[in-house]
Amino acid sequence: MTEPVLALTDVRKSYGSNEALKGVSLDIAPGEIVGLLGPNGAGKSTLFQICSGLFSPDGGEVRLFGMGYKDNASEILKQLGVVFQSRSLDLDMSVRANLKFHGNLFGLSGKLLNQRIDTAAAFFAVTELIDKPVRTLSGGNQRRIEIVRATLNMPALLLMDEPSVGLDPTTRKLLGQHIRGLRDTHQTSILWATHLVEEVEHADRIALIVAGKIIRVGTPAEIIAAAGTETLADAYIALTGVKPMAAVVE
Ligand SMILES: Nc1ncnc2c1ncn2[C@@H]1O[C@H](COP(=O)(O)OP(=O)(O)OP(=O)(O)O)[C@@H](O)[C@H]1O
Repeated sequence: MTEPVLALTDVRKSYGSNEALKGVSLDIAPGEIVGLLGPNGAGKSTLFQICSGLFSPDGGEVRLFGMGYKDNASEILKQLGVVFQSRSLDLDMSVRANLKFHGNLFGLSGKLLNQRIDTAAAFFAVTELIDKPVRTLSGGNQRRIEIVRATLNMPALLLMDEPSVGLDPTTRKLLGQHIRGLRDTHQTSILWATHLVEEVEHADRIALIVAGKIIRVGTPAEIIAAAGTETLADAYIALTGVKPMAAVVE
């Protein structure tokens, strides 16, 4: 069997007496797109931060590419792309300077780095913004740059926490195309955390997380069949007891 790129086993995390993760287990295979779907406060960001190495779990095991953060953090980070929920660009630097700085951290430079920046910027229609300070960009455009940045190193695993926040419908579509393109060309695996059902309808598998527990994992068709409903949105209501959020169209 192919080794999973991400293997979580019984991962636990509490904030004081609040058990945010109550024993989460999940594997992601190479080239697989997995949607981590759950309502606000379910534990998605906590799990995401543990997967990206920002903090350690209280219990359980987290392995990426067969390695643990304790002994192999730099090896893991080289192969990882991360889109955080909160903004993380340097506001005073230009878009290109932000992207170059990030690329350099991954050992990219010169022509190859410039090519990757220009190709991704053209794809997300931000070419004309490339020399502007990030501070002058709209929130949605800053988000586009964060997505470009996270994929410059052609990661083996891309972790995205609510990546479409602030994106207009056209750019949401581009985001879907971009990650499927990465999967097809580089066998990138993707973990996409969201509370929006429509964003995970085309995922290979969905992990439903509620109150710190993954209550079901399966293909969208399997989730619908398990709930005995017609649509994924209805399956989400039936299985979680939570009404789904609709995407805000800007
Ligand atoms: N830094 C923190 N300190 C204390 N409690 C926290 C902290 N971060 C998260 N929590 C709590 O942990 C639980 C899980 O929160 P988390 O942010 O992981 O959920 P989420 O699914 O990402 O939610 P959202 O969709 O609203 O971002 C919640 O009860 C939240 O209040």
